Amino acid sequence: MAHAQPQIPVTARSRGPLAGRVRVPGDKSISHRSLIFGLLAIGETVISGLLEGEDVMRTADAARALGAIVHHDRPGSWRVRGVGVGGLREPRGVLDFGNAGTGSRLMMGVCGAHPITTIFDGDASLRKRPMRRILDPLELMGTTIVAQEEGGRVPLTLRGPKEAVPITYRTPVASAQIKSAVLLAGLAAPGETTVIETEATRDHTETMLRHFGADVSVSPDGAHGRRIVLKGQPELQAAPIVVPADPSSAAFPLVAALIVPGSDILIGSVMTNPLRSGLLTTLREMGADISVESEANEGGEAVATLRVRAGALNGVTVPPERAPAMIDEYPVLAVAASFATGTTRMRGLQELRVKESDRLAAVEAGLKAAGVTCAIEGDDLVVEGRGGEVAGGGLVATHLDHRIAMSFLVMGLATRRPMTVDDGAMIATSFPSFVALMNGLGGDIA
Ligand SMILES: O=C(O)C1=C[C@@H](OP(=O)(O)O)[C@@H](O)[C@H](O)C1
Ligand SMILES: C=C(OP(=O)(O)O)C(=O)O
Repeated sequence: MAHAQPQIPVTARSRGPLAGRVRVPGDKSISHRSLIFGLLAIGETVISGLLEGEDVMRTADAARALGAIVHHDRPGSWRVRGVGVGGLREPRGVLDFGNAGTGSRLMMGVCGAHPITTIFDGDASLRKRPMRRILDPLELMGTTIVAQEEGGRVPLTLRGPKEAVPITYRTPVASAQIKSAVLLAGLAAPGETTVIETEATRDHTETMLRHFGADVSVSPDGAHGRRIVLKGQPELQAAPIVVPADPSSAAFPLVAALIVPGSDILIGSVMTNPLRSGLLTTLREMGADISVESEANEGGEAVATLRVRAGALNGVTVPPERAPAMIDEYPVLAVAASFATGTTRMRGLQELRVKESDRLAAVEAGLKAAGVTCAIEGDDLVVEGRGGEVAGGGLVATHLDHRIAMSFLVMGLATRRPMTVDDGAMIATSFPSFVALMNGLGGDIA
């Protein structure tokens, strides 16, 4: 729930090239889903490599409140004894999701389709984020919205129907969270639940539904879209999960190594699912020196160890249809673009306005504080690259947004003057070891 926490300013300074080998923590999207599927399965789901960030810990708390037995054995190693689809217990208190959009929205799908009453809340950032996009399909499936803040915000209370109604739903915006909420609700409904998306978004829910024994079919729909059909009321069976390293976290050391002159680093076993790899595609188009050292498969996902070396970057235009494959990486791409030669235009970024902060506005303000010329034109972000020489020296407002904090700290490792972010506390939501990992490579963040 919304508490006013003291702010923790953090400063990054340049201190020479980055070197060494790192592995970033487990993927946040898969970590949330591991706990949710563990809750919905019969038997014990053993998870290794779980991201122990605050967002994911809120999902673990919610799974417990809904009846799962959740054990933490060793760092990254967790066990979840589930209740099965249909077996959720009504929680006694409020489900507090803190800063987490994914955890709250996916759990709304789960809870809204079960005959229980649940109250969802979160921090000051989550309280601003739109939940109508989840409530609309849930209402079609029979959920009653008992209470909500104006505009469909948390805190809100859901009452699930005796039996959810299967629907065919076309998502109004490209969002894996909407798709996943509808599919998770569809587990409790008889018959087929269908989601149609115009742009393919990350497919972890579909992959994990199959891994736990559900019947899911996926077919192309239009030029970039997909149609996903789920057979409802399966008996999900516990299944082991290995969580691969998070490409959205890997983005920070990756961009840092590109912009700090002389850097040469290795980032181990990063998930390379094509629906998450838009940043790699874009950076390579900019001329980035990123090579694949080795490839493997972890928990059913392709992973690769990346070697990243500093070098000149050129401005590019990023097409709007690439946005779902790199939606969380635009803030740090904007940092890379600041060091490039020429203009980078990132098109179709309207969804960035409804993340943990208005990321379009936060990035624009941060870049300007660092002496970079940039503009928001409609839904596009346009950055005038400074060809390697960025002044820095600014104070950046992070607005409870981990990715804004980490992006501008990465920038400060390469600017002439240090960069300070007003609050580093939110970094722990997705990447608790960020400062230690970056300093281990030779960074100076404190
Ligand atoms: O499904 C997921 O795990 C996520 C989907 C994306 O959100 P949207 O579905 O709102 O685009 C992304 O920004 C978020 O960090 C994680
Ligand atoms: C948008 C993000 O997360 P969420 O929607 O889960 O808060 C993110 O991690 O960048």
